[in-house]
Amino acid sequence: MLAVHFGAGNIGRGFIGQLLHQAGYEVCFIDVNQELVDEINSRKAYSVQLAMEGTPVSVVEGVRAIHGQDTEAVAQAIADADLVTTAVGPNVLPHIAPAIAAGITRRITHTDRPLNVIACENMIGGSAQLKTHVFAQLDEAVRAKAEELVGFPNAAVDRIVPLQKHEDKLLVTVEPFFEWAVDQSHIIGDIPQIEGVTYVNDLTPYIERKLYTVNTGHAMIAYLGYQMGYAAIDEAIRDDEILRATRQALQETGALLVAKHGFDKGQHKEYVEKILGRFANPYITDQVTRVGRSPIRKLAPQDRLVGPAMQCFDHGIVPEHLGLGIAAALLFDFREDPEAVQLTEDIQRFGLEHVLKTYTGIRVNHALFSIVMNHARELQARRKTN
Ligand SMILES: NC(=O)C1=CN([C@@H]2O[C@H](COP(=O)(O)OP(=O)(O)OC[C@H]3O[C@@H](n4cnc5c(N)ncnc54)[C@H](O)[C@@H]3O)[C@@H](O)[C@H]2O)C=CC1
Ligand SMILES: O=P(O)(O)OC[C@H]1O[C@](O)(CO)[C@@H](O)[C@@H]1O
Repeated sequence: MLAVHFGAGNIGRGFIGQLLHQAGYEVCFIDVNQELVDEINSRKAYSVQLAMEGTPVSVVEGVRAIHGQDTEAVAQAIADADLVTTAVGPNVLPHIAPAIAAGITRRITHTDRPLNVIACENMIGGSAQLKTHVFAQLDEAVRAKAEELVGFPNAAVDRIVPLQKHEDKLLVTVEPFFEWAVDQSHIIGDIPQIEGVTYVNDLTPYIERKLYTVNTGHAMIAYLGYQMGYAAIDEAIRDDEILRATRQALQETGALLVAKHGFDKGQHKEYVEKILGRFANPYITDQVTRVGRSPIRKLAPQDRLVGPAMQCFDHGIVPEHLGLGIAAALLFDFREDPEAVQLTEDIQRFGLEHVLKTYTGIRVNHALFSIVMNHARELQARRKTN
């Protein structure tokens, strides 16, 4: 069995690649980092270390890699594959679509064997979005056949894998916890048997619970931590003010999730506390600038902050603390993050109100708009006095 996985980065090697290998797949990574591709091909194996006492290590063997620009080889790998997965980042999905389309076209001309393509990105509807990009590249005749033979089931993935540098370039340290839920209703053909994957018929509650708890909580700590001068997540979470605000934001998203999806209140509280414990893992050093990366993507209307905040109003919840998180995200001015640089320049040129409206889609007369603006002004004043 062959699995082609786009993105041999942290989550690619440390989570998806590892589970696919353990499920018996030969894993072929596609990446645009030549050094990474060469290292994988010369060693054909890498190690995954758990961030916990004793730091146990497991080895993922029998792997290979292809450079993403070698379109011929990538298309052939997809034509031969039993499964395709991705962990490249939401903004990169349009860029890998042509190679996937070429692979599907080649495959479909000589086999009717079904294929599933699973985007493992932090976003709602990742595989569906990838399908749109891929199908836009297909000829009409291929498109009709691909509709029957190629599934794009959405997925929710959860495992914290921080930015890291080791002497061994392929070694990846990951937290012990992981969760990978896949929408079974959009699989075509046999269900891939992968230990650790939970197949569900309705992914929405899973992806929203994960995105609006793990990623919302993480974003709160990252953006507030950045405003208050902390470098790492575990330092920031030890600040009572940040922990309190994050907990309160997660009470807001929790109330929303319970109202919307019928989660048990007590169990959801336990889920939140477990996640806060994961953020504080002393074996992981995760930079606030990594967790806060790409603030424009994270401020988008459907994403982890604005998405739940807007929905809160439909359930009579006032998202005061989510508003604080949105304000802190707007003011994330980390110079090495291109999206943060753009936000900062836009704020200087057009003003905060314009930027808030443009990137979040929140209307000026919406209650959330003034909540965010009040917090943003307070944060700006606080930074001036510090
Ligand atoms: N790191 C984490 O803890 C988690 C990350 N995710 C998601 O997984 C995705 C990847 O995140 P990370 O692994 O942290 O990032 P990463 O930066 O470590 O890995 C991304 C990899 O994709 C490669 N890449 C970029 N453009 C490419 C292209 N056109 N073709 C092929 N490969 C390309 C990069 O060279 C890099 O090796 C993101 O969507 C992230 O939100 C999801 C859950 C956990
Ligand atoms: O990967 P993104 O979407 O940039 O966001 C970072 C977030 O993703 C994770 O890397 C994994 O869920 C979290 O650590 C963090 O909340």
